[in-house]
Amino acid sequence: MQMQMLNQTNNTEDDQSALYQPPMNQSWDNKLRKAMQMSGLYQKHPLDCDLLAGFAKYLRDDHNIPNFKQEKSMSKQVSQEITRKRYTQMMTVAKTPKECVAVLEVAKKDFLGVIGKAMSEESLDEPEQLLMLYYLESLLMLKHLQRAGVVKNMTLNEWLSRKECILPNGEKWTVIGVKQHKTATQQLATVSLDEEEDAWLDTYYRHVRPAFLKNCDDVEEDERFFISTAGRAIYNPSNDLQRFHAKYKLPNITSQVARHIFETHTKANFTDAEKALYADYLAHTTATSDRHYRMKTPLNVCMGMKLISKVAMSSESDNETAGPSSASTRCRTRALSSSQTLDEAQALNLFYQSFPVTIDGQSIKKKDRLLIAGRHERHCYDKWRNQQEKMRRDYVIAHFPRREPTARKAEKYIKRQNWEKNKVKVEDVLRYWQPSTNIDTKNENKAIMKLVKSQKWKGLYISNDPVKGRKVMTTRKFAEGEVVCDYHGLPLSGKQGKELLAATDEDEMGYLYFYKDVSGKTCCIDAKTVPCPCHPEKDTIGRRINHSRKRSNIKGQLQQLEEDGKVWNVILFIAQRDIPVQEELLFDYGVSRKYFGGEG
Ligand SMILES: C[S@@+](CC[C@H](N)C(=O)[O-])C[C@H]1O[C@@H](n2cnc3c(N)ncnc32)[C@H](O)[C@@H]1O
Repeated sequence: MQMQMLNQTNNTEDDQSALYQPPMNQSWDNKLRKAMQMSGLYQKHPLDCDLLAGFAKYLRDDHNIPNFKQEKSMSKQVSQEITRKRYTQMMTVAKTPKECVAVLEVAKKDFLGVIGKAMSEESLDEPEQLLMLYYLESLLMLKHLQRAGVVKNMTLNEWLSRKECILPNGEKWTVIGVKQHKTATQQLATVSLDEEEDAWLDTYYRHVRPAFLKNCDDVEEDERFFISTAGRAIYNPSNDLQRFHAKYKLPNITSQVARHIFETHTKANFTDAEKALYADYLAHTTATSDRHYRMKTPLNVCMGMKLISKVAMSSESDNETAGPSSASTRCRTRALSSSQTLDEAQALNLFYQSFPVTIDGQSIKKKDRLLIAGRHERHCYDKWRNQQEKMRRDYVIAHFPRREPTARKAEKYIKRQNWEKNKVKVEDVLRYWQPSTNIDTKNENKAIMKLVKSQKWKGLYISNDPVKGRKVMTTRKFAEGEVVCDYHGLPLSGKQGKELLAATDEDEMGYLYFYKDVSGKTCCIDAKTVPCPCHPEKDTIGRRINHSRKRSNIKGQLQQLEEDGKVWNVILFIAQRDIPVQEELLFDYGVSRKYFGGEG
C-alpha cells in the first residue's frame, strides 16, 4: 500500500485541515480499493491526524527512522531490514566525501605497483589483475560517482570511442559516453577521466582484459569493457566494491551512499552554476537537469568531474590527523586482526571470492593469503590448489579428445602451458584420460558456424587508417593457430568472380577473395556487394582486413563446415603467430609487389 504523507515544512499554515484535495475521478472495481476509497485513504491528510500520527510512530519506533518525515512513500518491497540497513549505512558509515574514497587512498600504493608492473610488460598474477579491476570499478563508483549499472554496462566500443577534451587550462581529459546503463535515469551517462586515469584504464584494457578473455570461448554480442576473470561481463560491480572494501578491511560504501554524501556536500557548498555542472556529470534524472536548462557537453562533464575531485580531496572534510601512510598501515593491521575471527568455512568462501580458481591463475603470495583467510590460510590454499590442479588436468585431457596421448606428448603439452607451480602430473593425465566420443570436434565446428552466421567475432574492431581506409585491430590476444574470423561474402563461381573483377575500376578497393575448393575448382567470395543478404545491417569484419606480405599475421584457410546436412565452404583466418592486443590484422593478398606502395 502506498501512503502519502505530507512533509510538514511544506505547509505554511498552521491549520493543516485546509488541505487541497485532488479530484477523485478514479472509480475502483476491486473490493479492497473501494473500501480504501470509502475510508478516505486516497485523500491527503494533515500530519497530526490519527492515521498518520500512528504511521509516524510506527516508522519512528518500530523501524528506527527518526527522519521519517522525509519518507514520501513506503512500498511493500522495501523491507524493514533493507530500510534499516540503508539508514544505518547513510548515517553511520560514511560522513564525508573523503571517507567515501578511503579505499582508493588505502589501495593506491598496491594499485600503482601493479600498474607499474603491467606498464613494464611484466606478467601479472590473478590477484594483481583482480586488484586492478576492482580498483578501477571502485574508482568509477566512488570517485566518479557512477552507478553500478554504468560500470557494468559500459561497452568496449564506448571505451574505444571515447572523446578527447582539452580544458581551458590546457589539461587533456577523455570522456566516455555510456548509453545502455540500464539504471533508472534515461540520460546518457558520461565518465570523464584525467590523463592519468585514462592511462590506468588503458593499462587494464591492454594487459588485464585480454588475460581474462582467454578464459571464455563464446561470444558476447555487445562486448563489455569490464569483464570478470571468466572473460564475461562483470556480474555485479556493487559486490566487487564490497569485496574490495573487505580486502582492505574498510566498511563498505556503496555508489549510492557516495552519491548521497557528495550531493549533500555540494548542496551546502556549491554555487548554482557548480551545482548544475555536478548534476550534468551525475546524469541526474531529466527533471533535475532540465531545471538547469543546459546541454551535456564534454567540457561541462569534465568540469563537473573536476569539482567532484575537489570535493573528494577537500581537507575540510578530512578527519584524519595522521598522514595517509599511517592510515593505510592501520587499515592493514585491522585487516589481519579481523580475518582471525572468521571460521574455516567463511574463510574459504572469502578466499574463493577473492582468488577465483582459474586454469592460468598464478600461485598466491602468503601475505595475500593471510590478509584474506588469516589463520585458515593453509587450509584454504590447499583446497584452492587441489581445485586448480583438477581444472588443469581436465584442460590437458580435453586437448586429446579422440586418441590417448603418449606420455611424451602429454608432457610436451603440459610444458607449453608455462605453469610454474601446481603443475599437472603426466601420470594423472594418463590415468584419467577417456575418449571424448568425437563431440568436441563437432561442437567446435558448431561454434565456428555460429560465429560465421552471426558475424559476432569477438576481440576485433574496425578503425580508420589514413592510408588504407579502414582496418581491423585486435582487442584481445590470439594464440597461434586460433581462428580469428572469416572472410564473409556471397559465394560465387570463379567465372562470376572474374567477371565482377573485370567490371571493377583499377583504383577501386578490392573485395573479392579467390580460392580453390577441395576439388581444385576456382571459386570466389564476393565481399564487394554490400550489404550481403544474410547481414543487411552489418559491416562484416573480414572484408576490412588489409594486405601485407611481410607483416601478415593471419592466413585464410578453406574449411568445410557442416550444418543441417549441408556443407559450406568457409574461408577462416587463422593466426600465424601469437597476436597481441591492439595489432592490425593483415594477410597476404598474393598480389604483385607493385601494389600498395611496395607492400605487395
Ligand atoms: C579488402 S579491402 C581492405 C579494407 C579497406 N582498407 C577498406 O577500407 O575497406 C582491400 C583494399 O584495401 C586497401 N588496402 C589493403 N591493404 C593495403 C595496404 N597495405 N596499403 C594500402 N591500401 C591497402 C586497397 O585499396 C585494397 O583494394
